[in-house]
Amino acid sequence: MKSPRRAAVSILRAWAKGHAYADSLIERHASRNNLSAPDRALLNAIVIGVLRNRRLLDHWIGELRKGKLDHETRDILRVGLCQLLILQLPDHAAVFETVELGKAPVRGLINAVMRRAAGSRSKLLDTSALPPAVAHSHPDWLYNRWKRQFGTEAASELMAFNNRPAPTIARINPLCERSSGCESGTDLPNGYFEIDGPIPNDLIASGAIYITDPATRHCVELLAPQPEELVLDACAAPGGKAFLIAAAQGSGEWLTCSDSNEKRLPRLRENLERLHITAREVACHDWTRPAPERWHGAFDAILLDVPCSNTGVLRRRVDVRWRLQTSNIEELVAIQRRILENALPCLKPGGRIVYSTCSIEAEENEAQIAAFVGDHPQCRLAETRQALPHRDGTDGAFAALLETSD
Ligand SMILES: C[S@@+](CC[C@H](N)C(=O)[O-])C[C@H]1O[C@@H](n2cnc3c(N)ncnc32)[C@H](O)[C@@H]1O
Repeated sequence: MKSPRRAAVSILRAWAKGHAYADSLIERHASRNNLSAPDRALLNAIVIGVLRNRRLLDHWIGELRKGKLDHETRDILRVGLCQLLILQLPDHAAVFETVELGKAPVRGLINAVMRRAAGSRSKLLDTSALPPAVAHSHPDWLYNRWKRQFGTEAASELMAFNNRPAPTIARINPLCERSSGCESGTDLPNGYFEIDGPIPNDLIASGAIYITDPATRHCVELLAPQPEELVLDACAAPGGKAFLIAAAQGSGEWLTCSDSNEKRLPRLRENLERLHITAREVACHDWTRPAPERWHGAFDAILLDVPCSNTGVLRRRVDVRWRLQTSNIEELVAIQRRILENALPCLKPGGRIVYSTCSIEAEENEAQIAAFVGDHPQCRLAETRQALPHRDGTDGAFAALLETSD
């Protein structure tokens, strides 16, 4: 059995080598090592803390030790400095436990760096003179892009926002009788409340609530699905918006859900079942290809919650900022466009599409929709909604309602 700190180093090594997401690595290592609840929480705090503050931690390491480091020693120092300077754990535990993580030849080095860090804590923690992308640990290309799009001050606010822990918010399920005891939070939209204690697993298991950020509601509010309207949720897994659509319609009986990823469909089906939703159909379909014949002209309303860069949810998906590249955004824009093209023939005459992302990049949002509408005179852009994390205090989201003529 590994200590949470040792498990954190293993996770960071695996994360750096592969393509696995931090969340799934944490889950896998916590179960494999049979960690207690407090150790699991510490593991989570260290891994998330290191990934969120990776660039700043490396800056501190550079200040505290000149010269090259092997990858494992660097990860051990990141884990150590994260405990000391980010999580503010007691010095003796952070130093001693971090030194123990190293093999004999590097223990002296780790000890020296950790002690130097403890001695110069207040100097290190004053990040006011650092470039904002270092102080807030984001890649330069993302910071520069946001400066162009939102301005310098807003770009810094956005990066600071991305490094603050996200609240856990639940949506009450009106389709479940057990939800009658749940009440909306005062500062949140109707139907949502914040969970600030232990996660109420019984309410989740019974389908009374679903954990989701209020920003996810915008696209479904724009879609405004009515009872008996046939609705397609084309990129539906794991089912958060399918739930909101069924809740709005009062039933899942008019809802078709699809997703291209076969591995995500079981989770979608489980979520729908737990949330007391029996969908009309759940199917595997890749919307970069033409739709099956049976769906042509079949739907009153279509939600396209397309795959995107996720730049609106970086506070929750802490590793995305280090994985994402400009070329990925270009590829995603092309995929999103193909999904739009292939979904359009599936509308009934006069039907509507809501295109939605959790990106805050203009190319994936406004520019994508302007280009699509420009090429399809039968579509009219009726309304857009955008949530910006630093402005609205929620996850970022974009939704555009496209109406077609009869
Ligand atoms: C943003 S997520 C959807 C989240 C979901 N709507 C919810 O609220 O829980 C995007 C989804 O699109 C799926 N996807 C990616 N490419 C697709 C494609 N070409 N056709 C259909 N689905 C696709 C992914 O597997 C993923 O489940």
